[in-house]
Amino acid sequence: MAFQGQIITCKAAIAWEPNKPLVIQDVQVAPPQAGEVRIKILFTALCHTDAYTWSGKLSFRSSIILWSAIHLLPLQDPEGLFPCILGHEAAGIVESVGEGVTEVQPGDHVIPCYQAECRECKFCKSGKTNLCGKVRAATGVGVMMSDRKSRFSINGTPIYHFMGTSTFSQYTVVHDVSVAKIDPKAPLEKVCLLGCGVPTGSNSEDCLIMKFPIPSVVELANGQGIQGSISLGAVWNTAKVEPGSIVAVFGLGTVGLAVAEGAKAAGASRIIGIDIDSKKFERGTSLTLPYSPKNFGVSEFVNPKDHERPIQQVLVDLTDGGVDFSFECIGNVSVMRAALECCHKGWGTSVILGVAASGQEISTRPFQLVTGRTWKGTAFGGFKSRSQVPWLVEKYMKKEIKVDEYITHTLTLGDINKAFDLMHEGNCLRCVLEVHT
Ligand SMILES: NC(=O)c1ccc[n+]([C@@H]2O[C@H](COP(=O)([O-])OP(=O)(O)OC[C@H]3O[C@@H](n4cnc5c(N)ncnc54)[C@H](O)[C@@H]3O)[C@@H](O)[C@H]2O)c1
Ligand SMILES: N[C@@H](CCC(=O)N[C@@H](CSCO)C(=O)NCC(=O)O)C(=O)O
Ligand SMILES: [Zn+2]
Ligand SMILES: [Zn+2]
Repeated sequence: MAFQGQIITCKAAIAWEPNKPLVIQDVQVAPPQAGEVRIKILFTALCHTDAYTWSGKLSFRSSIILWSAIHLLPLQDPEGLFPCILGHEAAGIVESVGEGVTEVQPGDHVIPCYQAECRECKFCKSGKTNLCGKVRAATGVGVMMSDRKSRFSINGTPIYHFMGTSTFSQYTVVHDVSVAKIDPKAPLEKVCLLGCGVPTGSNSEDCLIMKFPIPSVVELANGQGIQGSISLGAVWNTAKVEPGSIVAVFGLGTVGLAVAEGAKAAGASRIIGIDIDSKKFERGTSLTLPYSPKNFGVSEFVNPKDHERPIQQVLVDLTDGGVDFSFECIGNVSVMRAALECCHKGWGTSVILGVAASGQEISTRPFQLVTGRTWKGTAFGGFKSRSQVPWLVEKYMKKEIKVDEYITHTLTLGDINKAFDLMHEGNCLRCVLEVHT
């Protein structure tokens, strides 16, 4: 290959500081070291987690102890280090591989996976989770595992990686355990979405829970959870949306619609979509919003703004005591509470998918759990990335899962700031960027 073993200089979108426009500029991308893969990224979508980290969203904790200790403590995504290259929902072609890489070679079509799968670590071997421990410590602090350094630099200044993927760049370097090799016939401009949002929602009924340790939102998003039970209950469990279930989906973005799609496939009898943006309900009646939530299986809509009572009470009344399953697909801790409390006494299960601002915490009356509701979370929908992303691509190719329907906009890498604006306007599900133009 032309660049093998050499530094590549290419365009990338650099996040120099939180909430400041990304800058498209030349970046030097070092060759992959042992166990690493350099990928030519062809298409990348934006996910709300990129927007969350980029925003540097602060949450102000003000407990009495903290107040007296440090007055106000601003907290942003602890894994959001700047300057960095964001992006984690993409597809591309392997450009070169480092020593010891056997499972992919130059020319392979791949999807970078922010959730690795090494098949050797305690997590991978447990059979209980899709989380992998092999490179997580490095990907959480923006570096590569082997030398704890970045492969990106600009005139000698290191630029951090993000989520082990950094796909807002024409070339990126990732760990080999973070690369899913896919069918070369798959359209990369579509299947890039299988790197995050769609799988996260569509398999969310199939995630694992653990009784303790306890309930920060990050821990829940990391696949752990808390469970209270009127019987002893299993410590480890797998939730299933059974045929006939009543399901509530909070937030009708890509993740929420993918949950609806998954719930419909599982045979749910009612799928209630809850969103504060009424445009979401009207999708399908306007040219810019061609797909209605109904296409994804949503059978009823509730806008909390139309009700004076708390939304959980509205839903309990609508469903003769509560829903069987609820899914929080927003990242709002108050909604997480409502999503739990709208579940049916005795058996209702609520799953957290949304990523809340750092430092925020969830709360509810313990009685909600004592009386048989279950609270859990999921990362990447419980999918094992290297094993199951290729399988998801096959399912897409066989038209068994939707992907195209989530793409509302297509732009180029140079338009990335506009793409972030679109995300916040509410008309956009996924915007796919062409990276080499
Ligand atoms: N756990 C994971 O593995 C994982 C993966 C991908 C994304 N996420 C997270 O999932 C969340 C959803 O992602 P998305 O891309 O679908 O986002 P999105 O912004 O497209 O969708 C969120 C929806 O929630 C609605 N909403 C906002 N506040 C609301 C409220 N108070 N009540 C009801 N509806 C409200 C918005 O109108 C919007 O339609 C984000 O927090 C994202 O970071 C998690
Ligand atoms: N960095 C954040 C946590 C973010 C988080 O929970 N990320 C989700 C994926 S969001 C994808 O759009 C996740 O999968 N977490 C599990 C993991 O990262 O291993 C923070 O620290 O607050
Ligand atoms: Zn994502
Ligand atoms: Zn592993």
